[in-house]
Amino acid sequence: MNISVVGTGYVGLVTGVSLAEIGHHVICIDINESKIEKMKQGISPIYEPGLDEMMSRNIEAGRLTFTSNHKEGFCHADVIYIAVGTPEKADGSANLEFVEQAARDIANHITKDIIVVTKSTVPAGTNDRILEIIEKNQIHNVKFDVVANPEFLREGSALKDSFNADRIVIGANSGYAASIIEKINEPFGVPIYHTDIRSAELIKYASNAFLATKISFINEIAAICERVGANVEDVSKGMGMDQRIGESFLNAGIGYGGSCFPKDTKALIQIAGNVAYDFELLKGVVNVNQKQRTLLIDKLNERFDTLADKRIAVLGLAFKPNTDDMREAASIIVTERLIEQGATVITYDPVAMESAKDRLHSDILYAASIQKALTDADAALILTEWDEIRNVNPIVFQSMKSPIVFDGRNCFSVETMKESGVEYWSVGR
Ligand SMILES: NC(=O)C1=CN([C@@H]2O[C@H](COP(=O)(O)OP(=O)(O)OC[C@H]3O[C@@H](n4cnc5c(N)ncnc54)[C@H](O)[C@@H]3O)[C@@H](O)[C@H]2O)C=CC1
Ligand SMILES: O=C(O)[C@H]1O[C@H](OP(=O)(O)OP(=O)(O)OC[C@H]2O[C@@H](n3ccc(=O)[nH]c3=O)[C@H](O)[C@@H]2O)[C@H](O)[C@@H](O)[C@@H]1O
Repeated sequence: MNISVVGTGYVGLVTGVSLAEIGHHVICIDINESKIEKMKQGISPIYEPGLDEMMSRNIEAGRLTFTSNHKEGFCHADVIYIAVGTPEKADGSANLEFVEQAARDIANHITKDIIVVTKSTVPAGTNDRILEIIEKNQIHNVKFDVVANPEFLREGSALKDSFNADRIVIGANSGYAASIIEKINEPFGVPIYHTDIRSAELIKYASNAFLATKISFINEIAAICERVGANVEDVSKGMGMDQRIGESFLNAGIGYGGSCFPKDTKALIQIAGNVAYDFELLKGVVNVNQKQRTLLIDKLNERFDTLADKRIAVLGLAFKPNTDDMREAASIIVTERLIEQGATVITYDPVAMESAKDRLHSDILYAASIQKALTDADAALILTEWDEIRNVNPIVFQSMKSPIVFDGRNCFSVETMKESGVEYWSVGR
């Protein structure tokens, strides 16, 4: 099958590469020319384990190409995937301008019958809007179908997730289009769930909102644990053993970040609001997460009279491990607060320091290693649970002015830190 993928962010690139890997001919299109030039050389613009190798293999096999020219990108396509961004607008709703532009680009260039597949996360009704835009703007009189095929991959394990997904959701109002998209996806060997377009659109938001709800729920339980002398890790383990609850997404910490949970929860509140429904539960989830982001700052302020003369080491900048993605990372607000309070901030992250430089305050210092960040620091904050940070020998904290650690990801056992002479503050323990 000849497939074109519009947009080469996380989702577009991983979709394109994995469809090529299972044998399709894929051309990825992006308006960002410098990105396209990099990808043509087999260099992924994002840090994602295994992606460079899979990209290069498929480029060499002639199954994967890149272009910034929509006409060239669409000329052989049987199916076009839309994977452009749907960022947050000021009011929290999803900004659909890139999706709508992609639909116009398709309308301007298609010359034969086509199926348009929407991978981007879009509010219910958007695929109908895509259909309307293409119908209104198409130059050649061809037939086309629209299919909603939301993406559930996680950054940092995107390829693993694509090849071992729990399900592929195909939302279509035409049996023919649904069967073609099912056939394309068959080699993944993943269960396929068929539904109508609007239900598929909502499955994506509901899934992200539910996972975010689990996180805010356990974070509130963690706050109670701290006050009643319980251990949130034991509580979540004991809860998760009940298969109806499940053990995943019950890790307490400094809340969820990243490119999707924050924007998708707010977008779903707006989607509900647009049909006169007040999604009270989800508003609570968002508010709890907002507070959780600065939990370590609150703990620091309780421990120290002032941060004005303090040197604070921040370990981990990315919103989660195994990615250099800084979108909605807790480190942004945490370092901002530290700088506001006059602290000297020295940071370390195994891969995200380059991407962090564009997002963080210019006064922030970057260290070449955990050891260098900790040297002479008054306190250390752990914001991302990279293996390199988790696996550090706690003896390393002895190089600090005073070994005081505030761990937003519960990387260490309380006992180990005690035995190592570290003053250790974690979440819910
Ligand atoms: N990042 C993630 O892990 C996941 C994202 N999603 C959803 O997938 C969608 C894409 O997200 P990301 O990959 O993070 O997006 P992104 O914002 O990182 O990348 C989008 C890309 O599309 C390109 N683009 C924009 N308009 C274009 C056009 N008309 N023609 C060609 N290229 C165009 C941009 O230059 C950019 O490179 C969003 O709706 C997101 O919610 C879903 C699951 C996971
Ligand atoms: O729509 C999306 O973009 C994607 O959003 C998330 O994936 P991702 O944002 O890559 O990362 P997650 O592993 O879900 O983590 C999100 C945030 O929640 C936090 N988290 C996660 C799990 C947990 O138990 N506790 C917790 O605080 C992480 O630290 C991170 O900041 C979903 O897991 C994917 O299924 C979805 O496709």
